[in-house]
Amino acid sequence: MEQLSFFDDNEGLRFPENLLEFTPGFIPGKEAIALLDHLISSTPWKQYEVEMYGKKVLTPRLTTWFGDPNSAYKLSGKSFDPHPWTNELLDLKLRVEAFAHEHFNSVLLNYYRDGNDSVAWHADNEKELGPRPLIASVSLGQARKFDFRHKEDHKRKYSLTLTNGSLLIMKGDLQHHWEHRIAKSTAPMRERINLTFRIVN
Ligand SMILES: O=C(O)CCC(=O)C(=O)O
Ligand SMILES: [Fe+2]
Repeated sequence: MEQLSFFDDNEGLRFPENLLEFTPGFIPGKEAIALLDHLISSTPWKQYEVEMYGKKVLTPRLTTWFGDPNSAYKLSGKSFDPHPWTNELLDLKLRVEAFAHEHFNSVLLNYYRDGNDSVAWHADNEKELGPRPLIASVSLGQARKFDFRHKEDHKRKYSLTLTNGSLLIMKGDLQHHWEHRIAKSTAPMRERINLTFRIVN
């Protein structure tokens, strides 16, 4: 397994290696696609509504939580009760835990159906995740560009491509100083699922 602990963008900016750890091929390609297909068809997907500038809009992707019964997640005053772990997700959780040397009590699944699906700039800094959360992100299917920008200086940008079967660990002060997104794409894009393993208190 090739492991990269720092990255260079086009301008030679080095992303701090104590914040990100990227492992392409964490799950072998064929297995990752089989898991993608399984999750697409067997997951109780939901499209949530969020309020933006006083208007209710549907999030441009499908989402589900799985986790321990005590890991309910609160977002904008709403509480999301997780679905109980399935065998496939428990198996993946164990593999990620062994690699990350961390235990997780929940996983958020995002399903990007095509290039119109996206996630807007944000940091995963809800207080339930703790001050310096370690988040382990597994990507299945279509490779998508993952962008970072520094919160105080939006010109400081960095991108990496989250490939099929890759694992990205986000840690340290990353969520304090950087935001991330998956932008929409005008190029044709196939299905992608991202799973972020988290500790929710
Ligand atoms: O899809 C991804 O790779 C990232 C998803 C994400 O940032 C999130 O769910 O907080
Ligand atoms: Fe995020």
